Amino acid sequence: MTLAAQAMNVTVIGTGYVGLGTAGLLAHLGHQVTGIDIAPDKIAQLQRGEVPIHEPGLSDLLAENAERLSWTSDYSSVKEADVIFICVGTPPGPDGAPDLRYVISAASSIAHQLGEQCQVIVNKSTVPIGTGDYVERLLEELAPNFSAAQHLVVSNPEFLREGTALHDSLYPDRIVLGGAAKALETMIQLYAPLLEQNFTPPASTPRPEGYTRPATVKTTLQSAEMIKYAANAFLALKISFANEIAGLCERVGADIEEVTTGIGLDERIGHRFLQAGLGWGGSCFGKDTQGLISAGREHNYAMPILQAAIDINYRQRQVIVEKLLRQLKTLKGKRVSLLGMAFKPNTDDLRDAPAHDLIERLHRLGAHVTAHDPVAMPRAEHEWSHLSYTPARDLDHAFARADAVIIVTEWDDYQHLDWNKLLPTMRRRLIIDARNTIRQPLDHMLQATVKQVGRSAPIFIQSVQTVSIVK
Ligand SMILES: NC(=O)C1=CN([C@@H]2O[C@H](COP(=O)(O)OP(=O)(O)OC[C@H]3O[C@@H](n4cnc5c(N)ncnc54)[C@H](O)[C@@H]3O)[C@@H](O)[C@H]2O)C=CC1
Ligand SMILES: O=C(O)[C@H]1O[C@H](OP(=O)(O)OP(=O)(O)OC[C@H]2O[C@@H](n3ccc(=O)[nH]c3=O)[C@H](O)[C@@H]2O)[C@H](O)[C@@H](O)[C@@H]1O
Repeated sequence: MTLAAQAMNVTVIGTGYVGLGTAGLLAHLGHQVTGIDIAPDKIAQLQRGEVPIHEPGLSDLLAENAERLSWTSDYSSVKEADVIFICVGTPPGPDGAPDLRYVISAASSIAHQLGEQCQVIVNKSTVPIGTGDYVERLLEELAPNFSAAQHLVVSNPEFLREGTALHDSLYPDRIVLGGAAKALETMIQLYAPLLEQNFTPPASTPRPEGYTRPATVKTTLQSAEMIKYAANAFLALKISFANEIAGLCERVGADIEEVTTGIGLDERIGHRFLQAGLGWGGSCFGKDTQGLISAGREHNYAMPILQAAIDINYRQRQVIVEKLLRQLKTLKGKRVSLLGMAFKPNTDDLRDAPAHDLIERLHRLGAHVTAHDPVAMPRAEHEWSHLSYTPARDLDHAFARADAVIIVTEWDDYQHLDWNKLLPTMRRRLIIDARNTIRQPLDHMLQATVKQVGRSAPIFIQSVQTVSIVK
């Protein structure tokens, strides 16, 4: 539904998670959006009305706003654009510093197409502090039409989470804008319906009860760029903190779930991002903590807290292997099944997914690994073809004759497993709940050993209505 007082022409460069989220959001707010990608297969899919990623609600949002969306590999729409978003990837380079090649190539392509009117170039990719200035210099050097008064660079970092991208885009906590005042005015106009929340919510993603509107943070390019890194680093720290405490809980007989509930009730701490388990995966927390450390290194400034958060995170993956070894003694010839391959539920993104690491480690120890995921298996077939594992045809296949099943990703599907049916098909009834996700007691009639992170005693489910803690 068109509500923007002034519909603008927007070009979005990069049609990954952030580019598609941005394009869908802006079209929904009433703007005319052209999405550009250098990957011809993605553009062909989008032109056919298919969405190349699994993100709940996205396909409907793009379809509902199709009249305001077009997809191309041709940069010429930049000429007419009021606002140009850079949403390309910034993967980590070999030393942990973000590889800016895609940002540089996008900025160079923009430069050759800049118009003569006032245009705002927005960096939505997560980029090292100073990249906004760098992009401006690139435009100045390469754009025949460049004018410092007309072509203004803004940093507008993205805070969406995969799996809940629409919710996060439509109902954000804050919009962060860094740059010159004139450019920020344009951004405020662009986002006006979002800031005032006077758009009609899409059917898939209703406005949450009690939500009013986002805060706006207007700042400099550098501070906006830093806010993004610092936010991700802090969330990553919180998770690693919970995991570090979980390890001690196991040793002293405390229960991490009760401990995080207890500390989270303090409003200064809060409950979110204290879920202990396998630790974080995905394309951003690892990359962005490393990115900050490498920025510190450039300034000869150590960042030991971040390094510790990273070390703890990767230790968690080994913790799970050790739990398994403790129970099975050796993994040689043992059949271990992983439930969940995506780095988190509701996405098919496999980047830095803990399952990848686990498959490698378990295979190295001689286990036969089988893996299941409700949506990411077709993608894994291409992206993980180098790994030694058997894709599970279904859950029956994953459980049959398994010596252990590890819950790696807390998909809802795994909350409601038919334990009655599945457990008896296993060779050993060992479930490692690496996400502490099983909330309901397992079937009372069956015996299963369930190991959860941060809970020292296996829960032994023995008889009707009795959950007894052994050891
Ligand atoms: N994935 C996420 O949840 C979030 C990502 N971010 C940041 O946003 C940026 C983008 O991330 P994703 O969307 O995950 O990346 P992605 O890797 O899914 O998508 C990037 C897209 O850019 C395209 N591309 C690369 N160079 C191009 C060029 N010169 N011209 C046109 N298209 C080009 C690629 O073909 C690809 O489709 C990264 O900096 C990331 O750190 C920020 C918040 C959330
Ligand atoms: O910059 C980014 O790319 C994004 O990174 C994260 O979003 P995302 O990686 O999509 O997903 P999260 O929900 O943050 O989960 C990241 C990882 O942490 C794990 N996690 C999360 C929360 C928790 O309490 N414990 C925990 O182990 C998840 O399982 C997952 O593997 C941030 O939450 C977003 O705000 C940010 O925009």
